Amino acid sequence: MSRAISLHQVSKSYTRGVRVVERLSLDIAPGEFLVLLGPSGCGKSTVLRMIAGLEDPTEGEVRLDGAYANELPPADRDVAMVFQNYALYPGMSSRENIGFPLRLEAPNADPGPRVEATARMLGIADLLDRFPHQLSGGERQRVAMGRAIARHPSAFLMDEPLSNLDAKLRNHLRAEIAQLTRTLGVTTVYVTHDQGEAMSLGDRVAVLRGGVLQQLGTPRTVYALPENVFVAAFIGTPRINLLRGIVLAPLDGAMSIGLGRQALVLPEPLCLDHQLLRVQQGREVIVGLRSEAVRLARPSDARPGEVAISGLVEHVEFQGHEVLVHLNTGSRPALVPDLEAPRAAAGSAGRRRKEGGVIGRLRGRAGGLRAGPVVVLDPSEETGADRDDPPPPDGRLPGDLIVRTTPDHALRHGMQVPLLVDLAHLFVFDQRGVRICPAPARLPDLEE
Ligand SMILES: Nc1ncnc2c1ncn2[C@@H]1O[C@H](COP(=O)(O)OP(=O)(O)OP(=O)(O)O)[C@@H](O)[C@H]1O
Repeated sequence: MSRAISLHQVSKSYTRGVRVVERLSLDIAPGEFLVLLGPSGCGKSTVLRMIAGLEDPTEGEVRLDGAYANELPPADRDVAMVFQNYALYPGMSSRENIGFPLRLEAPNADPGPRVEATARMLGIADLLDRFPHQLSGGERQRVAMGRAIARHPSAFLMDEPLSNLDAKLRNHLRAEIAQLTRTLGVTTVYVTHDQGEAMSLGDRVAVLRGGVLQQLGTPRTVYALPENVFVAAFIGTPRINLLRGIVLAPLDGAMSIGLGRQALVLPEPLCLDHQLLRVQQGREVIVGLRSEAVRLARPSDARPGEVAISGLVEHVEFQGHEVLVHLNTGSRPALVPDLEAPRAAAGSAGRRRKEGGVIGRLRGRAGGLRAGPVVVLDPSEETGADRDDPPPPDGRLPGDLIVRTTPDHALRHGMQVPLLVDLAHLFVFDQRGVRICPAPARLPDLEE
C-alpha cells in the first residue's frame, strides 16, 4: 500500500523563537515522488524527520492517509528511511543488514526469501555475505536501499542518499532509484540540494529557502515559471543571468528595459505580459535571462521577438559539446544572497553593518518573508565596494551574462560580439524578487 502524506501549516523550532521550518503545507499523493530541494540548512532534513516521526512539529499537523499522525511513534508509521551515510550495522553482513528490520517486525518468520528477492532486484545478490567494510560506497548504498525496500513500506524517506558517491555512480543510482520507486509505486520523499537530481527524479519539486516553501511544482514548471528570483537562480545550469534593470515606458515612445549601458527594446505591439510591465515605469527590476534566451548572432538575423544587444567577451569556457561565453554587456548583476555561498561570512557581517541600507529597505519591503530578501540589487552595497566598479560575485567569473553556444564560434577575450535576446524567454522580477513577467497566474485584484 502506498501512502498519502500531508503537512498542514507545520513549523519547527529547535531553539525558542527560531523557526527552521515555517508554516509548511504539502500534500503528497500516494505513489508520488516528491523532492525537497534547497540550499544547506534550509530545513529539508527537518521536514523529512518530522514525517518519519523522529522530530515533533512545534506547530501544525502531519497526516498520514488523512489521519492525524503527530503523536504516532516512528515504528508505527510504516515508512523507511535511507540516509546519506548508509547507516549500516558494521558487524552485520549485507544479508543481516537487509533482514534486520524484517526480524524486528516478525521475529519468528524467515526473512531469507524477501532478503534474496530484494537483493536480486538491486543486483546485489552476490554481495549478501559481505560486511559493509568490504563494499564500495555504491554497493553500501544499494544494501541500505535494500534494507528500506525489503520491509515493503508504504513510503520511502530518502535524505541525500547519493551525495557521498562520485558523479558517475550518482547518475547511475539516480536512474535506478527512479525506476525502482516507479516499479514499486511507493510514495517517496527525497531530500537533496542538487537541483539536477531534483529535476530528473521528482514528479514534483518543493523548493525551500530558510524553512519557507518558495514554490511547489513539476520540474518543468519550476524551471519555466519560477515564482521568484531565488527559485529561478537555484534551478538550472548554468545559473540564470540576473541583471539590474529599469523599466522605461515613455508616453510617446517605445517601451524598454534599461540594462546599464544598453536596453532591451520591447517590440510593438506589446504582448500582454509586456503591457503589464508598464505600471513599473521608472522602477528598478531584476531581469532574468537563461543562457538559452540569448544567442550570438547579428541584428540582421533577428527572428520575431528577438532584440539586439552586444557584449564584450570576458571568458570562454569550453565544455566539449558546447561553450559558455562570459560577456560584459555593461549591466550590473543582482545577487541572491543565499546562493552566493563563498561570500557568506563577509556577506553576513556586511548585512549586519548595512541593516539600515538597501538590505534593510528590501527586508522591510519583503514584509512577512522570514527568510529575508530574496535578492540584493546592488552587489557594491553588500560588499562595500566602489559603486562604479562592482566586482563579480565570488565563485563566478567576470562578465554579467553567460551565453551558451556551439564550439564552432571562434571567440577570444576582448572581442565585441552581437547578441540577440529572445523576449519570449524574458523574466522580470520586482524588487522583492517576485516574478512579474511572465505575469503571475493570479493577478492581484486591481480594486485592492
Ligand atoms: N537537533 C537540532 N538542534 C538544533 N538545531 C538544529 C537541529 N537539527 C537541525 N538544526 C538546525 O536547523 C536548520 C535546518 O537544518 P536541516 O538539517 O533540516 O537542514 P537541511 O536543509 O537538511 O541542511 P543540509 O542540506 O545541510 O543537511 C539548520 O540551521 C540546523 O542547524
